[in-house]
Amino acid sequence: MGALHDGHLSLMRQAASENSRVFVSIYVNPTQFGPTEDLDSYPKTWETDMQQLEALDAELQQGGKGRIEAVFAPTTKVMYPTLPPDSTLPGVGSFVTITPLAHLLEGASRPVFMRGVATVCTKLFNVVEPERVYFGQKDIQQTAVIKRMVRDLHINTEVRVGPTSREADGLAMSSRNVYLGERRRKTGIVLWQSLRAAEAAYSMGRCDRDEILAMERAGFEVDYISLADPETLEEINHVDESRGAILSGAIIMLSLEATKEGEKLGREHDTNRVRLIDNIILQPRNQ
Ligand SMILES: Nc1ncnc2c1ncn2[C@@H]1O[C@H](COP(=O)(O)OP(=O)(O)OP(=O)(O)O)[C@@H](O)[C@H]1O
Ligand SMILES: CC(C)(CO)[C@@H](O)C(=O)[O-]
Ligand code: BAL
Repeated sequence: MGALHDGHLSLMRQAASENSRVFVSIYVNPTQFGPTEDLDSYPKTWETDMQQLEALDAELQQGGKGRIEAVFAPTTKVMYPTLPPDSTLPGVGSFVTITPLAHLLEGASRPVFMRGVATVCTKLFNVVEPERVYFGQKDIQQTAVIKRMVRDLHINTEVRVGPTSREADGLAMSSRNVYLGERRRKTGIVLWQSLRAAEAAYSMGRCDRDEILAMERAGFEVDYISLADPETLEEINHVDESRGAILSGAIIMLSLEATKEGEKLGREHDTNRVRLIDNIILQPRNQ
């Protein structure tokens, strides 16, 4: 979908090491974005994408087996030649649906996502007729859906899956990472750390879901974090040092998804949502 990063380039390198002619497709496919998703704001970096592809092709010329033969960047009218792309459910148009795979994992939160992916990949495969197609493990459900589609619909191509390219701290590269900004970028690493903790449990011989997923996992939602005037409790942007302020917050500890054997639970084995509140008084100070 463009906004190329090293993860995309690694797939192209893999393709060039296994084939002589590599076709790169760049197309932000509307039917895999739900009506409230980020289709309009999806990052578009065509110029730098082309510079990266030229640099990669020059690198491939030095020694690799294959070269970048072409970039296929169709318009939506080409990809959806009759009816306009519809990303609502049930949707009007010609779609490829691969169920039940499409309804699981990402599909549970993004109901049209996998239908759009299967549909646009069918179109791309029909246009290019590739001997092999390359997808990244990062989008693992996508790889499962496409493998199933290729098998069930007798599509004459081989699906190859490349490893996930990561940033130095482990965060999976993604075009959407540009949305994060510094603070969320730092905190986002918690997903990879949690997956690694679960993997460690498996490496230590654990096989039961509860043992693998239990970790020290406890979800919470922040209800509010407040900085307020000590008397009116109105939110303030600046602390008047002669008055001080009240710093307070509430979080909701979510229900536990799974419990461990012998784990100390709440009263009467309580695992329901718990609201926690706390505060600190920022005392007035002499000026
Ligand atoms: N970090 C990565 N490592 C390897 N392959 C990747 C990585 N990120 C994406 N890919 C693969 O590149 C292909 C194109 O993906 P896409 O254009 O959606 O990029 P993306 O970075 O995954 O974007 P998004 O932020 O929308 O998920 C897909 O097969 C995807 O799995
Ligand atoms: C598979 C895909 C090309 C379909 O638009 C897209 O979902 C992607 O790039 O991962
Ligand atoms: N990287 C998969 C495409 C999507 O999230 O829409």
